[in-house]
Amino acid sequence: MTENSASAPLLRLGTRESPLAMAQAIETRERLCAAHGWELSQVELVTVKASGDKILDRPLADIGGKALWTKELDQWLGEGHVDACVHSMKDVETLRPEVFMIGAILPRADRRDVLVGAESIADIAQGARVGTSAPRRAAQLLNHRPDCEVVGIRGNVATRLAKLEAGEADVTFLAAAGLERLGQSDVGVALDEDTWIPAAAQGAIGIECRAEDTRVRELLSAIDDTPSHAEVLADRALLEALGGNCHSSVAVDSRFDDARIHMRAVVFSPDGQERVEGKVEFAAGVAAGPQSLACDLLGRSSYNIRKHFGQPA
Ligand SMILES: NCc1[nH]cc(CCC(=O)O)c1CC(=O)O
Repeated sequence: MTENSASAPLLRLGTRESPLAMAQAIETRERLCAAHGWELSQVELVTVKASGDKILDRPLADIGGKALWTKELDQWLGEGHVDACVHSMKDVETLRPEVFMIGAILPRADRRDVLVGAESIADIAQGARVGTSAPRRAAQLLNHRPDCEVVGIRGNVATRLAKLEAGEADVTFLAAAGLERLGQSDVGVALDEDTWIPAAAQGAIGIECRAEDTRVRELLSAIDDTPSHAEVLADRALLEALGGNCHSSVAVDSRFDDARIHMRAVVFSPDGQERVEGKVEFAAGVAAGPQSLACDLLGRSSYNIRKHFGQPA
């Protein structure tokens, strides 16, 4: 083999350039190379700056939502500058362009939130300032601890920890998966999923490609993890059925077991005062499961997440 052919990329992977996004892209590259017997140099990582990383002074929900994480990468994928894009599935909007598809979901990491700055929710000091810009984390915290004050903090994991250190907030939440991927698993205390429910698809890395690109679809299918993929699709089906967006305070935990999904979900009002919880079990891939749970939750909550944001109820 000539040097030239060894270094020609077999796949160009688009990624955001934050340290966490890079760690996820590197993991994806390693899995692809292991599955196909490639050299690392044969997968090219192409970094793209996302609007979500540029605008840090306002909550994501106010400036365009989750689309700001994928807008630039979508353009690169659509135009063929990259073959696939690596995403934290938690950050990917529920409705995606039809020309794209999720080619693979990697084995899911720890889906829990980590609390930083206190040993448990009960141990948070009275009236503490809780730094988060995520509606779900804010509402869930206020539901347990209405005495706390929520202050918005944004930025990547390191920035958020620095802001906490600098006293901008007393406690904060981070995803265990993100800390793990950055080699910072020693930070904070993971919150038990029985009492503190994660975000849809938290801890899942997804790789999107063009639906028509059979070569890339085939390559990605080798690194797809069936249980993780089924859980992510289930979580996303619930969000879609709820009509939620990044303003929504929805927590959901789907567990794949023997081709079935056991799903538990909670809808909070933004102030955390209302908490409506439900469960459903269904054969993985059957949309009626998440749809019936969504109807049940919407029917029991006085706070209608769709009506509130001016979308058709
Ligand atoms: N909100 C940003 C974001 N998107 C994905 C992760 C972590 C990784 C994951 O959940 O897969 C994080 C950081 C965090 O919430 O602490």
